[in-house]
Amino acid sequence: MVDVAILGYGTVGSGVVEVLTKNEESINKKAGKKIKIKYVLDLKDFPGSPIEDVLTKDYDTIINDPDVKVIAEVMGGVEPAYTFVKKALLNNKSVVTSNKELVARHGAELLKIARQRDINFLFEASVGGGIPIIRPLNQSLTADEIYEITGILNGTTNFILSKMADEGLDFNTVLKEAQDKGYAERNPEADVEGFDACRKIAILSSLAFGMHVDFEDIYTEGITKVSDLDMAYAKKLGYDIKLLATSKKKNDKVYAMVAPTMIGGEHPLSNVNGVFNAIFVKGNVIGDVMFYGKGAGKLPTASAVVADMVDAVKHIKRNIVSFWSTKKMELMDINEVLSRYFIRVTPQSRKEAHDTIGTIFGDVDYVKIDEAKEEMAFVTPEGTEGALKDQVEQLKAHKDMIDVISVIRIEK
Ligand SMILES: NC(=O)C1=CN([C@@H]2O[C@H](COP(=O)(O)OP(=O)(O)OC[C@H]3O[C@@H](n4cnc5c(N)ncnc54)[C@H](OP(=O)(O)O)[C@@H]3O)[C@@H](O)[C@H]2O)C=CC1
Ligand SMILES: N[C@@H](CC=O)C(=O)O
Ligand code: NA
Repeated sequence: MVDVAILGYGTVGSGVVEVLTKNEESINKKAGKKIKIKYVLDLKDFPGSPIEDVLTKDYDTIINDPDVKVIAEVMGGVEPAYTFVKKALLNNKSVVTSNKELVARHGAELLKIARQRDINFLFEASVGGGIPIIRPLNQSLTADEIYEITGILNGTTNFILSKMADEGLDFNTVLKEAQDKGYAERNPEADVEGFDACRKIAILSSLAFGMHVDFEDIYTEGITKVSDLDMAYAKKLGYDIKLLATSKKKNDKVYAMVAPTMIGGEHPLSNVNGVFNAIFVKGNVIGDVMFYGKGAGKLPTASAVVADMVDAVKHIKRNIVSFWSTKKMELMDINEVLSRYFIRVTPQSRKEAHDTIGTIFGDVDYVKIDEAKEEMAFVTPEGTEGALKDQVEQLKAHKDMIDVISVIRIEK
């Protein structure tokens, strides 16, 4: 038998207890030992809940119990999660976590401590919820040199964008629904401003490229400026708008970014809707592979946490190696990356604006929708991010323009 503890009894923590209870028999068989929940740590009381008898508010009780071999951290936030997790590892207890904030910031260090002590720090649930992606990168794709990872990595924003596009619902109504379903972060700004997807692509890039990719170096835009009219234009152009997180290796340099992006029906991520996430990986030997499933929510996320607990139980006193050095990777300047932009403007006069747009961008393709007769909208030719940004600034400052309403990238 192995005693385990769970830190946090919220959406994911209660899911972990539910999964361990529901599938107890098969989980124990797969782990090779009976997994017993000895403690659940939370700040609140849960009278009448299944964990009443094992609930504690004192972390020291857990850390000082030599029988506890595996701890699942599902509280969220950097502190006190970091202090608790580090203490656990230093006390030779393996840790599994769903906390991407913690992993993106301290993953390399915590993996190193686990490696030095022959225990494990596992974090499958931190990216793509229940979708296996960390383990494939660490174990199944080790024969490959990875040169691209592109994903829809945030369930909340994909849920919002899908509902806005398909049902015409407004942003705040759908965000509220995502919160009610337990998909959103405690502070949903992390979802809608792209920070969560940014941390996740930083984790995947660090594992794929073996060096520490600092999430703070990644260019990040969220979905708060995407409107129903942008969606209507996208539809007219034959595109969907998705929050893509991408990292690509070009000539030995890596660039990474998170941004709402128009993608066509032929793109492998175009049919990923609702709370589903998907991660598309290109390797130099395997070619293209894609991972798909529910990226958020109580049970899908708990599925990954529990699978990590089983792995940790199967590998007591044996480290499963992860290739993520503490050495920081310098990312390529995204201004060098090629893009095409979709741009909407309110012109002073259409005729003059037409000439101005041509002078600044060259040959653009105009697009019109009935709902926005006063505007002009167009797709630019391909250019570097740096050049396109300069051109947008020129447009904004030009006397023929009242306003530049939207700028959205189009995936090549
Ligand atoms: N929800 C999801 O779909 C997914 C979540 N995650 C990640 O999993 C983690 C947990 O998320 P989720 O379950 O949704 O969050 P919740 O807020 O629902 O749950 C967190 C729980 O931990 C408790 N807690 C917070 N701080 C402490 C502390 N210092 N000591 C003891 N208990 C504490 C909270 O108590 P209180 O409420 O009183 O503060 C709460 O009960 C986060 O890192 C999140 O990003 C990852 C993938 C998917
Ligand atoms: N808030 C996150 C939860 C999972 O990581 C999301 O919506 O994807
Ligand atoms: Na996962």
